[in-house]
This record gives sequence, structure tokens and C-alpha cells, in this order.
Amino acid sequence: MVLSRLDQCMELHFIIIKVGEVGELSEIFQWKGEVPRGLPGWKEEEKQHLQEEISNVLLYLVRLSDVCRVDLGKAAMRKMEHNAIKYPIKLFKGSSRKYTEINENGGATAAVDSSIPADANTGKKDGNDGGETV
Ligand SMILES: Nc1ccn([C@H]2C[C@H](O)[C@@H](COP(=O)(O)OP(=O)(O)OP(=O)(O)O)O2)c(=O)n1
Repeated sequence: MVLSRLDQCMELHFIIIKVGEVGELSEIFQWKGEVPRGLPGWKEEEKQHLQEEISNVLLYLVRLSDVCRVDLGKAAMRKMEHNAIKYPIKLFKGSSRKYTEINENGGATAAVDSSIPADANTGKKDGNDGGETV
């Protein structure tokens, strides 16, 4: 299929709006609290809805990458390599905290809430990163 320049611009605009709908996916989790791996206790229709929203996001990202000529596989591998440098296992294993929150000794930076237990900065799992929850 050959698209005109205007059609291509409109398609890109449309895809970006759709990717913005990733909020619909997060809404599913909004009132769920901590979600265990495998979603025990979720109704079949809730799991089905989740499956559809995740697929929507994936399909729009694949399309967006194609329109923008981004090699998605390569880009993701490259990002993972960068993550490994920025988030060394020693400090971040099992943690979803941002690098700006932890200094090079594994301690919390001033920006971090003092209510977080000290061992949360040693690379051990903290309360938010139980591994078995989403
Ligand atoms: N404890 C963490 C935190 C993040 N990540 C990964 C998940 C994402 O792939 C990426 C996100 O990284 P940042 O939050 O640092 O975001 P950016 O890469 O966009 O960096 P910046 O916010 O400095 O622009 O890192 C990780 O592996 N472990």
C-alpha cells in the first residue's frame, strides 16, 4: 500500500494518540493494590480485558516503530545494555527504584523519603519489589 505524505502524517498522529491510551492499561490496575504474579482471584473477563489492552499497546508500538523506521528489536536490546550499566545488579537487583534515588554506596540520596527502610538501598528486595507482584 502506498500512502501519501498527508496520510502518513495522519497515521503517525493517530498512532501517537493511541499509544497515549496506555492509560487504559494502567486503569485496570488502579484499585487492585498489590497484584500477585498470575493474577489469582481475578475474574476471567478481567484477565481477558487485560490481555486485550496489553495487546493494543504492543501492536501500536510495533506500528509506531515501523512508521518511524525504528528497529524495535535492536532498540530494545540496546536499551537493556544501557540499563545494565545504569542499574548494576549489585545495587538494583529486585528493585524498581530510579538511579537518582540511590548513591554509589547503595545508600539513599537526600531525595528519598526517610520512611523507606535502610536495607531497601542495598539491592535487597524492598517492600515495593516483592518479585512475585506486579
Ligand atoms: N531499578 C530499575 C529502574 C529502571 N530499570 C529499567 C526499566 C526501563 O527500561 C529503564 C528506565 O530507566 P529510567 O527510569 O532511568 O529512564 P530513562 O532511561 O528514560 O532515563 P532518564 O529518566 O534519566 O531520562 O530502566 C531497571 O532495570 N531497574
